[in-house]
Amino acid sequence: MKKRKRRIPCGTMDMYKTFFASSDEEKLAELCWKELIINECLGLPPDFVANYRNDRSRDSLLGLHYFPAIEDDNTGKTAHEDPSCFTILYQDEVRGLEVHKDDQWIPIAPSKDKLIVNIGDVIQVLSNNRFKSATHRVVRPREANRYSCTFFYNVQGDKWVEPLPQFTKQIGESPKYRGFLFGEYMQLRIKNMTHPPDRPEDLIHITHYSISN
Ligand SMILES: O=C(O)CCC(=O)C(=O)O
Ligand SMILES: [Fe+2]
Repeated sequence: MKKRKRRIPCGTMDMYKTFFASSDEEKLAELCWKELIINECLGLPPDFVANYRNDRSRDSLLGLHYFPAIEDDNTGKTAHEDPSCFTILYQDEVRGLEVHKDDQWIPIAPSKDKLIVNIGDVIQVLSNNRFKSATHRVVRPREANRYSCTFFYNVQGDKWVEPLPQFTKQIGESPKYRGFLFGEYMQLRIKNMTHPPDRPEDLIHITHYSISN
């Protein structure tokens, strides 16, 4: 059996530094959340996130990924949606990130000075499906080591997540999800990885909380 190269070369650190050098990670997330997502997309008051995440500001998760070049396998990450509010992502020049849209996988070109922001499941639920959690995957090009950083902007585990009145009652729409604790959903998603079900269709997605009208 071929031995897998697992050692992370020193160069990786440069990429992680690039990711963090630009700004304080929490400021970066706040900027996206307040200015970009709330003001421009969701159309909610500018202080919404401060109120929604009232008591804590650092419920985030950082992923540092290394996809080693393996001859017989170029799978990076299979298709999925992030359980977060949103995810800020940086991939190196090797590329590989793809987003699913209109029945097609669209490659996302890497750029040294650009970060990618993916909507996550929490926003999909809060907005009652107005904003779709990005379905994405990683297909690593053959013979290339790939590195990426992901910053998952979450809410605290005991936060109750359900469609907001702005996207339901106030516009005469019925909720498409029942409410749940964010921590409970995270546990189910982690269990997907630690105890994968025999059948892929039994993996837990946000649809676990869907209300069929
Ligand atoms: O490596 C990437 O570009 C994406 C990783 C990812 O989708 C994830 O960690 O959820
Ligand atoms: Fe992801």
